[in-house]
Amino acid sequence: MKKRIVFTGGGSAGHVTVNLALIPHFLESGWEVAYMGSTNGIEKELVVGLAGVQYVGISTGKLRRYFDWKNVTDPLRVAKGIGEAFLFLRRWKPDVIFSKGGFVSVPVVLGAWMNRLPVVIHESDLTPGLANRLSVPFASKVCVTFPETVQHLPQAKGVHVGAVIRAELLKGSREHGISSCGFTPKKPVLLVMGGSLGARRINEVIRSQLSALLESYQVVHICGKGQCDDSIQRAGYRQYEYVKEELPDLLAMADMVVSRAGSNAIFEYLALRKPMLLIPLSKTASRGDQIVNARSFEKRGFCEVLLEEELTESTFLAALKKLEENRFQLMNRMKEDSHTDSLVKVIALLEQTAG
Ligand SMILES: CC(=O)N[C@H]1[C@@H](OP(=O)(O)OP(=O)(O)OC[C@H]2O[C@@H](n3ccc(=O)[nH]c3=O)[C@H](O)[C@@H]2O)O[C@H](CO)[C@@H](O)[C@@H]1O
Repeated sequence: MKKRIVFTGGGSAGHVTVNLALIPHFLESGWEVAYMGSTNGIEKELVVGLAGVQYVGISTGKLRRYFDWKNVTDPLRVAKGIGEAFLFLRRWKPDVIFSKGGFVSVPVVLGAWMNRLPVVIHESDLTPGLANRLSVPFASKVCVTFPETVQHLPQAKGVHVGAVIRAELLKGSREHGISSCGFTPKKPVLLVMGGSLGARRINEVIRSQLSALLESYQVVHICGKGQCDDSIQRAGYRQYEYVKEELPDLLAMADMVVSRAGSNAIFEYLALRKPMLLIPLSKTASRGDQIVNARSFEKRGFCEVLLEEELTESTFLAALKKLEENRFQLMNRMKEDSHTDSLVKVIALLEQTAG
């Protein structure tokens, strides 16, 4: 009988991207693969249509730390999700469940535990997110990206594997990127990525400083869903809402990156040795995980950091100038970061857990 694996995770691309890196191996090795996600989240958009992957949508809800009427209905949706996950897992009987976090993963992990099925978790951020913290007691192992994260976990559960990166991201072509954007190879390219959900404030600063930026750079701007401004049409400026197959080429042609500090994205820049200016999501808009990620990279000499609270047109231009001046130093330090075999480590752990 074929082995079976269930992937779960969603809510933002960061909770899907590691799964997307792992799925091809299991398909190629003849496993049956199912993905349990929400009925309408970004995970559905990214996974439905992948050949060989069965998508199972379940009901889900969010645990909020602020008042919202949905706080009344969401626990019911989560309870429904647990029931749906339990029934699917009981019927499908996977050998192992891999959970990447995000709220949709909690009902799946609980459904697995109720069926006594083994769960392996993956945490991308330096400090574990709430969904993963709730799931840890029900998991046999927790794979982590940052070595420091092990100390936030119960003893013997944390395994440092490093960043799991989609293989195709490392295979982009600078020439393709430049020609698809209508750019010239003679001028440096600045890639601006606002995180998978976009970053309104970064978008505003880029637009207000566009003329100054275009004097020195060509700019590729990934703005986030619904956040492109089609009224801006300038030579050397290209906007995207969100990119899929174009991303490897855009990364390959970027000389420098301005970005949020989502864990997956920053490890992708590190793997590609891209000098980066990180503008982490503020503590008021999040649990502050991106600030911790960015500070850890800054300590290792991989990036420049500008906090959102300090982000103005002038601090942005000053930080970009500093990045330009230090870019070769940053690149040299990034070169020293040993290439990890994270993908292989996670696959081995999953195969071993499946028995
Ligand atoms: C607002 C929010 O909750 N952000 C969190 C979310 O960020 P977010 O979803 O932005 O996650 P990451 O930056 O970690 O990963 C984004 C992934 O999407 C990909 N990508 C991005 C843009 C695009 O157009 N195309 C594309 O493929 C990137 O290459 C990367 O693989 O998850 C991260 C990992 O847990 C956290 O650190 C962030 O704090």
